[in-house]
Amino acid sequence: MATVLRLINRSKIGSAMGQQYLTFSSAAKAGVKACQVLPEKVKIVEVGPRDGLQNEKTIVPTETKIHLIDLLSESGLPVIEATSFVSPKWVPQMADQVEVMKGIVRKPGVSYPVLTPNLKGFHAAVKAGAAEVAIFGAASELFSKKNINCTVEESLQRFDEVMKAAKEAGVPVRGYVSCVLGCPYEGKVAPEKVAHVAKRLYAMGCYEISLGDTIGVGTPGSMTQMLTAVTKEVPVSALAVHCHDTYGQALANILVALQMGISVVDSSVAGLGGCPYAQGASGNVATEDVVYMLHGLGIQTGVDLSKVISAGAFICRSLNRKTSSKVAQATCKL
Ligand SMILES: CC(C)(COP(=O)([O-])OP(=O)([O-])OC[C@H]1O[C@@H](n2cnc3c(N)ncnc32)[C@H](O)[C@@H]1OP(=O)([O-])[O-])[C@@H](O)C(=O)NCCC(=O)NCCSC(=O)C[C@@](C)(O)CC(=O)[O-]
Repeated sequence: MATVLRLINRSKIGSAMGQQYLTFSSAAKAGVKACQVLPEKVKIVEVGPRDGLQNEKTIVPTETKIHLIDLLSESGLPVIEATSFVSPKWVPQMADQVEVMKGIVRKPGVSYPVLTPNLKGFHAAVKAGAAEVAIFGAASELFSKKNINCTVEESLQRFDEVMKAAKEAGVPVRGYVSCVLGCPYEGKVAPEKVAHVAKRLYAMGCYEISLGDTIGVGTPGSMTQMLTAVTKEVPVSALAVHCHDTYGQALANILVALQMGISVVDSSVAGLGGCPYAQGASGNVATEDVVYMLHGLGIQTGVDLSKVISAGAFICRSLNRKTSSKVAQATCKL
């Protein structure tokens, strides 16, 4: 614990030594353009229990998933994506979604959204007590086929049905766009295609659109191009980034997104994860690493880094796995 605190304090030295990280309000006073500033606060959407675990070959015991979520709930994370209501034939690891939703201790103020690809999933999720759901589309036709067995257009029609049911039930819906910086089957993906799908999801009523670099091939250059296209169609305040770290570019890509005004970042404890329908994709950017970077920039998250590191240590022990978080690795060595 002491080591963690030392690390955090060391990260604050940047500002103490006179390095200035501008936040939006201080920049506005100084008349600096938005692209040169950083948000004051960032909302972290923890996707470890869902995106992180869905790709595990061995079925993780339900109690382990529940304990992980409960530990994360205690860390100050505002959103923890808990599970997904998808077909167990497609993703066997998520087959215990009802037990997970019933077993977790819901901390007031924390949101526990779940993935719902269609109306069947939506109704099952609501019955299990989900108060928020996410629909997930793609900017690539082939990925859409492999992942949810329909074209992009067909998926948008299905999502429209989910949206209507969600509106009636008063359930907020988040939207994902996968393959925003590259597809495992099609290669390059045009920023305009990403902007089109994001715009459709937003127009349907999604309160937030998470832009997924599913296979982690993006760079700050391609992230800038993609976000330039998407922010012409969707307000930046409604966008999130979801970066996998396959090529080690995730933190750099997130920094670029922050500089472009995005203030919602998805991440996964211990860097767990991958998509079962995107071979070779490594885990999401580690929550520990994102929190460390954000705090080092003077950006508030409300997250207790040491508690996320503990949750990461728990799940890594359970999976008999080394953490992918650089921050957790460094902390353990010190
Ligand atoms: C969408 C389907 C269901 C279509 O799959 P399908 O086979 O076309 O569906 P279907 O309607 O023909 O139904 C086939 C069977 O599935 C059942 N079924 C149908 N729907 C459901 C449901 N909701 N829950 C439970 N069961 C369901 C249905 O009842 C039927 O059962 P059977 O009669 O054969 O016994 C399937 O393709 C699927 O479940 N795909 C999910 C794949 C997935 O979860 N991928 C990972 C998440 S996406 C991701 O990780 C990316 C992201 C979000 O993190 C962002 C990023 O990184 O880019």
